[in-house]
Amino acid sequence: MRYVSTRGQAPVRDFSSVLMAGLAEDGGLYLPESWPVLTAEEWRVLRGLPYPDLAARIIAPFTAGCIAPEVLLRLCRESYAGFDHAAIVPLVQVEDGLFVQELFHGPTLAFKDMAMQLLGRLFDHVLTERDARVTIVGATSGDTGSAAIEACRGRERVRIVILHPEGRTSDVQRRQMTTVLEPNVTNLAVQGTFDDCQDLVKAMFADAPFRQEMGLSAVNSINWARIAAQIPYYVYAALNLGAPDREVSFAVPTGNFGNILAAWAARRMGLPVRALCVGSNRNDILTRFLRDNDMSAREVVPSLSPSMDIQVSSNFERLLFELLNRDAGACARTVTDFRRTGHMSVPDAVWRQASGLFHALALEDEDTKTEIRNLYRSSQYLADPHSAIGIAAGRMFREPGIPMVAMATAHPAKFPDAMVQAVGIRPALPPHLTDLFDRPERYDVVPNQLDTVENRVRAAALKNS
Ligand SMILES: Cc1ncc(COP(=O)(O)O)c(C=O)c1O
Ligand SMILES: N[C@@H](CCOP(=O)(O)O)C(=O)O
Repeated sequence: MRYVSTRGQAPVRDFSSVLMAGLAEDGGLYLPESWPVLTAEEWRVLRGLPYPDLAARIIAPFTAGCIAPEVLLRLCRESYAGFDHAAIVPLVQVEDGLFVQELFHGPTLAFKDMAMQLLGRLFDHVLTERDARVTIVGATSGDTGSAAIEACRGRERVRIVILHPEGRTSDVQRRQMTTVLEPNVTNLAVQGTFDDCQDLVKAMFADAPFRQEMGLSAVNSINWARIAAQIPYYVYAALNLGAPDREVSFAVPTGNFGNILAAWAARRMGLPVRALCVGSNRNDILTRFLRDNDMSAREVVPSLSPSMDIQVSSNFERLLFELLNRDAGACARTVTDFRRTGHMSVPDAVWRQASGLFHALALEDEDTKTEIRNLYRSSQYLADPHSAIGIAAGRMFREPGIPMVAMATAHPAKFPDAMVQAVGIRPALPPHLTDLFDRPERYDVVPNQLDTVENRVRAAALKNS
């Protein structure tokens, strides 16, 4: 499998090189040159496979030519061995026709572990083959950071530097990152928003000499491997609910558009997915776009679902590229203009396609709390604020006879203050995290300035060279 950039000016690459590159040199995002498509019979034979084996089968076409199938299977089995639920991604029915798929049974209690546990192992595998090292730089609004750190801590060939927006994650999220003291891990709290952190990461990639000097790579969903590793749980849910002989819909709490893009990719691969529903918080740029063709970036506003406090959704570029019939020039112009003007203008036909493909619902914090409360009263299901937004979107757009699966993206114990406000319950952290608040933290606060951050990354790399 080969990969092309959404902006058309970067080299075409294979999977391992895309994994290492993270972001394409032209600022674009990598996508497969062509989509693997499965027939109904090919979907059917996947029914009943244990999750790690299913994941290996779904991911294999994307790694073809680089990772041997038996190696991929071993890495998938190792990745999910430590999850605390036998099904790995269990489905729970909460209402008639409405299911929740729990993606938070990994070590850091968020859906990011689903991809990140595999990415850490893939990095190790490819770096060992190449006898090389990388410096991973990542931006987090709370969950990517801890999942990436957990997946990379102590890995000899990897140094990882994570930028989080100072004071804008939950305390549990911050401590999950900053209490990891392995020397290959560096945490920087940026005086800014998640969008600022993400811009700093992209600016480091755009600084060609720095990128080269550091051997930069990415663990955010700008890295295609993240998206590939998020496709299998949609397949698992759909097959368990009757696919390919029945359509299934998905509702996904959305920020950087990576998770729902994986659902779209599953559909592109021939999985019978009917509706795709975006749930946003008050940072509702995607909802405004899908409803009113208004993609204008506003200031990021803190909410009860901090991991979705995002205005510039990186992965939208991948969808745009597809909707523009892979016209890389048009895609590059549209995205560059958006970054310059703060407003994205897309042809009417493209917007109609997008709004036909995706439903969208945005919830204010009060409505999110109400959703958490009502769900707990009616179904005794305790959803974290992100998952609750997805569930509300799923309920709004479900159709008779079509199962709707809402993605539960984080464990409620990650957001205790929000849970207390909503239902008066402070969910307990699992045993491996009960002493989280007794552990020493290590992180530095830095201004939102590229040269300062680059110097810190350089120092981290030198320390671990
Ligand atoms: C708990 C949680 N829910 C939802 C999201 C949004 O997912 P995405 O950025 O893939 O749209 C995130 C962050 O990515 C998250 O951490
Ligand atoms: N919500 C994310 C933001 C980064 O998203 P990613 O999927 O691109 O890594 C977070 O929790 O950090």
